[in-house]
Amino acid sequence: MRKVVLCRLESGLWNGYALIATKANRGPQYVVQAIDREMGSNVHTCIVPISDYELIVTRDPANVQAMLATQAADWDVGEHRNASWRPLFGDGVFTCRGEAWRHSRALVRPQFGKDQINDLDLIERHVQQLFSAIDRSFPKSEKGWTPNFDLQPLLYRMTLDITTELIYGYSAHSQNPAERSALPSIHGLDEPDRETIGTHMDGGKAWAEIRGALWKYRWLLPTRKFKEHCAAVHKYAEWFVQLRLQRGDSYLDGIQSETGAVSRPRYILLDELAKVTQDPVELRSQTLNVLTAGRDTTAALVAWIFYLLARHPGVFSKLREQVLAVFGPYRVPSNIEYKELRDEIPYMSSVINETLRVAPVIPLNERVSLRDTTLPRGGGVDGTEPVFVPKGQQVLIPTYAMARRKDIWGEDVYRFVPERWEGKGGRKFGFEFIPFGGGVRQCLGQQLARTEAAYVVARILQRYDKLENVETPPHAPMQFHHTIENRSGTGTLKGHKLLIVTAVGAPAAYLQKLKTEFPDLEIDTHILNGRFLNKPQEVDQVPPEKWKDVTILVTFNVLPTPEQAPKLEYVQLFSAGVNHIIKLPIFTDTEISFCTANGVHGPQITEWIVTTYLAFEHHIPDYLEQQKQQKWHRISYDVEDAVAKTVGILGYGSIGRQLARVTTALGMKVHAYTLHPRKTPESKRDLSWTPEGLGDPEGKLPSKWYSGGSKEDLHQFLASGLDLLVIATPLTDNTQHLISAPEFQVLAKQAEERGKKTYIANIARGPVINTDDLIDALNQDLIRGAALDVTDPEPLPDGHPLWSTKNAIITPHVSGASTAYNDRVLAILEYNLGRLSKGKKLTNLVNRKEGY
Ligand code: HEM
Repeated sequence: MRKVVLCRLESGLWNGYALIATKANRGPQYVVQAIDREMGSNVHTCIVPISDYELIVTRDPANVQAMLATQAADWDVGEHRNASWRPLFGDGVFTCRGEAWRHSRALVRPQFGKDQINDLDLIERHVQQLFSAIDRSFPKSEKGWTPNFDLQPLLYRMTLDITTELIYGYSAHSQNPAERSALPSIHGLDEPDRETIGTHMDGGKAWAEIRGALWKYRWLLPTRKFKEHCAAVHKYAEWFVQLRLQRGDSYLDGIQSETGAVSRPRYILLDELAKVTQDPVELRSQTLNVLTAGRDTTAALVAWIFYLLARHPGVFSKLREQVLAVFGPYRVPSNIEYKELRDEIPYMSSVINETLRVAPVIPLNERVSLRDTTLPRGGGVDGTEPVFVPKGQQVLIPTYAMARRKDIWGEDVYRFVPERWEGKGGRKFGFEFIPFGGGVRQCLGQQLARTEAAYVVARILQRYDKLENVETPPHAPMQFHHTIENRSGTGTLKGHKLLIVTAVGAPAAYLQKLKTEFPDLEIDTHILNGRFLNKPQEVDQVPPEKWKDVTILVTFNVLPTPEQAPKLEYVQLFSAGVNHIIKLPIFTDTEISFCTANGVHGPQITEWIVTTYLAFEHHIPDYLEQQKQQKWHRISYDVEDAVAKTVGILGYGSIGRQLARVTTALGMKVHAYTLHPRKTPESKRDLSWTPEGLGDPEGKLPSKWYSGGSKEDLHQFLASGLDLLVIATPLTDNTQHLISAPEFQVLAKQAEERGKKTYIANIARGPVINTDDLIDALNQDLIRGAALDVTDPEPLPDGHPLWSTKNAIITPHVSGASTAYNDRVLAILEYNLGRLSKGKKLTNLVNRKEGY
């Protein structure tokens, strides 16, 4: 045997495997880039030094075939697979090595040969739950489109439900807890927690992955959380195992009652395994091994299929045509048969294969040599000679990188082309395409995964005509986690805990929607004692343990100290203003992101302004007076309607922009006034939250835009011919008495020139207008009238002259009231959770420097 030195990749670009693991969103791509850039695209096997050891990386199918199949006796999976996963799933077919693995495989494999495993009735029931979850959380608009949503988290729930039912007979029903029926009781054991099993599996896997990546240094990691997840996952499986052991052959009886009508004997993995072994630990571990191998992988595959279909409408249409030609349009019950699904939609297999090539769900695999051995290629001057491999050598098999070799796949290797798999001349499977592994440890669930994926895809294509990619930019690079899932969608809120502290709580449907959208997010609510506006000191109403792990808080003004909520990252306020919190330590002494409810007031305040303005023009207050006296008298035909009038909006924020939309619809022109000039399209944009389809997000509605901080600037705006002047600016030192006698004079002068007076509405704060000057202006007819929702002083005391000033409409600071208020704040929260999960900047963020 000759010892051949391999090409060494020592660039700072790639410092080894641990680094791949930490480049979580592009690890698999990184392997390709690092080899291509550093060594050349014709080098397929190299050695990478990593701290105190060396790793061989090979994307050569001949070497892969040797390790997995022809020389499999010399190789096994690395010790660290078992070491990192064992605490969570125990010893089983996926985690074990050597003799223990051979025993496990012999035990489990026969179960996968059975046809019943492809149980389409079972899959269909959970697909129906998927559709219900979509309909519930993302109802269609009048045009027939659902709102934008991320399908991937829903698919993870669906496969959890399918796989738990297939393995234990009882589904976790994570898609719809209402489907859960009562479980039989087992003496001494609590019921399994079907609500949290998904979270514990995800949490445990995340820790196990980090442990695997850090391998030798895994002892540095804290263990408390990991242990909690492991214990919860074990407890879940143990319950079913105990039930099976206690009930023996009648295990299935109870299960049939849970799933409803089941016409033929059900296949359940646990039940089958228990016919071979009665060891409770073995049954727990083997079933958990299959649960983890089968759940996320299949969900990730279906998610990738839709990721690619959304970006390739031609493929979508072609596949849909074939599905409809064979099975017809969507109907319930489903008419899809297993044999037809397998044999009569050839394009389905092509799409699945090509998806697995472009996005191999498990993009990296590994092996370790059990003795001194060889790899057939990679040595010598041109890399074609065998390579000596000493015992204990770790080898990385980058499945993803093999599927990126132009010399194997052709120039279009980076394109998604299902046609390459079609027909007799299409590609055949070899060791360059090993999404399900190969050789002795080849995936046992391949057939099941393909059937499940094909069935779900066919049902979705039957039900939906079209799919739209809404990712921005539309051709954003793929985000590929180093183990399985697509990271391009909504992202995750794993590790986050949301606490909603209000006097009214949040609607159950809303909470369910959040859970569907962000399955990893832990959600808690605390209802305060009945009043809408609670005081900050009422923080003590919330038990201290509730604050401990909170990372996201929704509140009006009940806020913890930084010590009470040390993990807090984002606070969503129910108010648009922040004056009530800016002196609290949680605001001053931390970097927590505070977001306001800016944008929730626009619709109702606009309605108030338009209502009072039109009521005044149409003499409604006078007619209401007359009605009280039962008097039929036409006060005047002198009604000026709104068409071609001009509204001046002092402060063009979210309220002003909605007002602009509505008054434009009435036929009015809009003049906007802002402190800072808005000359470019970017500066005109409103970046704060706006209810969908409302407001003027692009700032396109004003026909004229005025700005500046001086009196001259303001007067120029006031002299621009305003029929209605709306005060919508915050109260600051600079805006106190902004509208006083000189401003009324400007308006009056304009009125003389135009022959038309101005009507004023104030929905901002009373002190922005000088009240005495306003009374004079009204009494002297300098303006037509005023609608005031805010006054100075406020509340307006009995006997104050403003009450009886002519042409004034006064309401007690109520224009912001709306039954939709809370729903809008919760919509902001949902929007921001989406942004947070993707690492994007939150909207309505309080500017700490400016204090608003
Ligand atoms: C798209 C879906 C799936 C993919 C891409 C996939 C991929 C893989 C791969 C690459 C391996 C080999 C690991 C290695 O070489 O060390 C494997 C093993 C395995 N898979 Fe899958 N799998 C999928 C679905 C499933 C399903 C649905 C099940 C069962 C319900 C399953 C059960 C297993 C088991 C038990 C093993 C361990 C085999 C052994 O080590 O002997 N897989 N899978």
